[in-house]
Amino acid sequence: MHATISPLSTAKPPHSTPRSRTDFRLCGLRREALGFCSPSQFRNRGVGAVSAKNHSRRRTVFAASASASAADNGSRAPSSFDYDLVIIGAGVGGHGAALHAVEKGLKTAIIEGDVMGGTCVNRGCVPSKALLAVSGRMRELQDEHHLKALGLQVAAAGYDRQAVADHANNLASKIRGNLTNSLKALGVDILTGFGTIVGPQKVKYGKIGTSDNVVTAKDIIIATGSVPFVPKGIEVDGKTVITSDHALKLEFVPDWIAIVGSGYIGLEFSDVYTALGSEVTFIEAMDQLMPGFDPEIGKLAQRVLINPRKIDYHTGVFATKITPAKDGKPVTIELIDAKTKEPKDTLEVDAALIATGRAPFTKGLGLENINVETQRGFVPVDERMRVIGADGNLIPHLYCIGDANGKLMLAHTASAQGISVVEQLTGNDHVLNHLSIPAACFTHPEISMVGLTEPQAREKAKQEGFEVSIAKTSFKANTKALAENEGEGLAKLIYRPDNGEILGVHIFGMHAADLIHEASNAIALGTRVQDIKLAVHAHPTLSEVLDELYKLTKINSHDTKPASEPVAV
Ligand SMILES: Cc1cc2nc3c(=O)[nH]c(=O)nc-3n(C[C@H](O)[C@H](O)[C@H](O)COP(=O)(O)OP(=O)(O)OC[C@H]3O[C@@H](n4cnc5c(N)ncnc54)[C@H](O)[C@@H]3O)c2cc1C
Ligand SMILES: NC(=O)c1ccc[n+]([C@@H]2O[C@H](COP(=O)([O-])OP(=O)(O)OC[C@H]3O[C@@H](n4cnc5c(N)ncnc54)[C@H](O)[C@@H]3O)[C@@H](O)[C@H]2O)c1
Repeated sequence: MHATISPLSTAKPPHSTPRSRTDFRLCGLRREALGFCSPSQFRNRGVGAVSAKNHSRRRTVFAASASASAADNGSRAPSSFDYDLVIIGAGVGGHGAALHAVEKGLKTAIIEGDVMGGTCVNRGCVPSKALLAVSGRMRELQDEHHLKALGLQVAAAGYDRQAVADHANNLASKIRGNLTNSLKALGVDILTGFGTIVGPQKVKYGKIGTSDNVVTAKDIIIATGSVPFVPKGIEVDGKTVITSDHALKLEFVPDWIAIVGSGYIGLEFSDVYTALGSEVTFIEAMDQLMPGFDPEIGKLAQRVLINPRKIDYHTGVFATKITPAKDGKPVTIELIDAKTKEPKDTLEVDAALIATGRAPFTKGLGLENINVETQRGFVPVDERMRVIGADGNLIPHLYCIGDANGKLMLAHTASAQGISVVEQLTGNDHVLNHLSIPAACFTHPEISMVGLTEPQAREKAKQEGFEVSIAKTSFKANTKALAENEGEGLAKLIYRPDNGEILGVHIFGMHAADLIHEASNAIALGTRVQDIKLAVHAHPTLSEVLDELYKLTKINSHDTKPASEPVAV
């Protein structure tokens, strides 16, 4: 699942300049004292409201010598700056970086070209989890066997589609408001418009093609995120052939929907649609469903999340052509064999959801102005998120975080990368250990993971010459899970028997998304199984699943190595 892994490194960044925090704190205080950043001022102007006029006024206070202008061709680096940090993109990555930056005393602005909050808040994590909250409850209410086992009787469950859609939309609005207010309250300047890098440490922002607002910054973070990736030949009309952007609005619940791709989005939406009454057909290019997950967990997940539900599937096929429904004709999907490329089948369905990954949103960013070539649209970065130029050298003062760098497309990764960059900017060399970042798929039950899958661990072991051991436990051995009548689950720990290093943990079962953090923190802190197996877990709790896992591990008796030093997280 973790596609690209950054190696740990401890070398100093060439251009990280330790700063005096006091200077910046003073700067922040002065800004507030002058009344430029009061949240109410922003509120009056709405989201993103720093006008060019107001902005230039501030520039005279803080950076009298800043000389960037639209007339400047942008090639010269400025000698003083409007901001310590300018972030392009106010998604969760940009937001996390901005909050940490002001906390560290950096004068910070964030540029947003669309709605605040980006994908996660408006078209991703937040509304999808609202829909999944509904599907979880629908499943419980519809599961007669489960209810009977608990001694419950409930009349037939139903739902109001519009009310469900409103729940998702209202939650997104609420979180968007919270996110925006948190930036304003802390004094982050929100600059509205599309941001383009016009030269070293210079960004232009405003309406595309017409903007003439230029700001200078000592450091710039690109946090422009991603959009749905739609393969060639697929025509999205937003009604019957849709991406997650459309599906989250829940404008209709089709009787039969094909879902192209069985990754996170495909799986989560299959959970939602089947709970609301749709039949689902998966179309997956790889030979098995859920190819990104640990195979053993994927197999069990298929037994629980796919086989008993109204879901069928075609694996090892590409959807090469999808035509929306029109004039009473259904959506048609042409499938070819993924290996031989021979035509395989044609499906006719009511709707199709395209869930084939995400493409970076880096067009128009002006990367060519600073000698950066993207790789399939992704901004190349090193392990410190420093942008790598076309000549292989680092571009000074330029960073890229989140989906736009493609390292690990998750909300908390974007935010953690942003925090890591700010740490570097404020004098603390910091490298994020991507192998310690957990991921979760919020199906019912949930799937979660951290670190390597078993095949990845075995491959690494072969290359580096160590043994791999596995510990496994079932949720059926857990009292709390049985009390909830939710014994269907498996937890798996992959570790080194020579030194106790945790290589990966995978959980399928009730609340797996919450349970994974004990393991991810252990990896982040370099805790070995021999240390953590002595930790105490409350009884009866689901966390005893992990306790059981740790206790099942066996460290080679000849091993005398001490537990390692904690690593940077
Ligand atoms: C359906 C769905 C469900 C998901 N669920 C989860 C989940 O449960 N957990 C999880 O961890 N992740 C989830 N994700 C992934 C998560 O949403 C992304 O990893 C995360 O949003 C990436 O954050 P980001 O800040 O890098 O980019 P984004 O959130 O995409 O934000 C980028 C922002 O930059 C703005 N922008 C772009 N270019 C410019 C420019 N030139 N100038 C100005 N502004 C610009 C955009 O308008 C946008 O607001 C989900 C994604 C989807 C699609
Ligand atoms: N709970 C979460 O954390 C969560 C939820 C949703 C999305 N996300 C993030 O959003 C990103 C996008 O999710 P996603 O599910 O779209 O991507 P994904 O990469 O997880 O899965 C895409 C799937 O589509 C298949 N595929 C690709 N092209 C195909 C084709 N032409 N025909 C058939 N199958 C094809 C791939 O083999 C893969 O299994 C992910 O990187 C994920 O990190 C996270």
